[in-house]
Amino acid sequence: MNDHPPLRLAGVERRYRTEAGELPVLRGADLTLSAGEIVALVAPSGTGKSTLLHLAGLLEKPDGGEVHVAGRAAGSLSDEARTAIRRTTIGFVYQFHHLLPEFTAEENIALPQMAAGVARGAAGARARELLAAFGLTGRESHRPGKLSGGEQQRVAIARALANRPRVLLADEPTGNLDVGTSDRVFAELLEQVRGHGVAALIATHNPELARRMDRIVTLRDGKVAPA
Ligand SMILES: Nc1ncnc2c1ncn2[C@@H]1O[C@H](COP(=O)(O)OP(=O)(O)OP(=O)(O)O)[C@@H](O)[C@H]1O
Repeated sequence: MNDHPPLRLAGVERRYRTEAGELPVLRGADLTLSAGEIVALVAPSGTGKSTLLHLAGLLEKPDGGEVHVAGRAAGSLSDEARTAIRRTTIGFVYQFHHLLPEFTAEENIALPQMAAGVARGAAGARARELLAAFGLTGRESHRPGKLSGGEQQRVAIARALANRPRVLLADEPTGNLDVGTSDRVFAELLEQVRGHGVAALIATHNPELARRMDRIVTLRDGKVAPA
């Protein structure tokens, strides 16, 4: 732990080269997330939400500005150091769970821990603990194909929290679920994130879900603005 904000974007720029020329998507985006703060990112389609999440998660590099994760400026880090931060400090949840189909629910949650150096036994124990917290006791040895959509997404959220990240990034985490299931899974996500003091940035098109978070931001002219 340190006193730096878990996530800080400072003047972040990103442009894509397209056949029609350069498309500036982010043009000096600033955003700071405090520990335990849950921020909704609500903006029209195509304005750069996924781009912002990818940059915040060190999956892509900005064309300008800097991404700081727990006080470390990502731009000056080696690829190995960026990967290590991605594994241990940041958790991701995608709209479609992206679980590994050939592994069980428990293994899907244990594997990222083992990649971060946790021994198999301890990783399995934590996976079972997280599955229990998400009401999935008894589903440990099911493969994703044998789980419902809501259950798969719960496993994906548990996996994102497995390495006790300081930052959780989520792109429409319940966007593919029916309204009732989305509501329940989202409530569980918030409970877990709040309970562990994780800072979260969650993109959603759903204003109801956004209202349940601490703060709502949007993207305007390539910058982060209050909603
Ligand atoms: N790799 C890429 N190459 C070229 N253009 C891209 C690339 N990725 C995204 N874009 C463009 O950048 C803009 C922002 O895309 P992004 O996916 O970040 O938007 P979004 O707000 O997440 O949209 P949605 O809500 O529909 O998911 C869009 O116009 C998109 O077409």
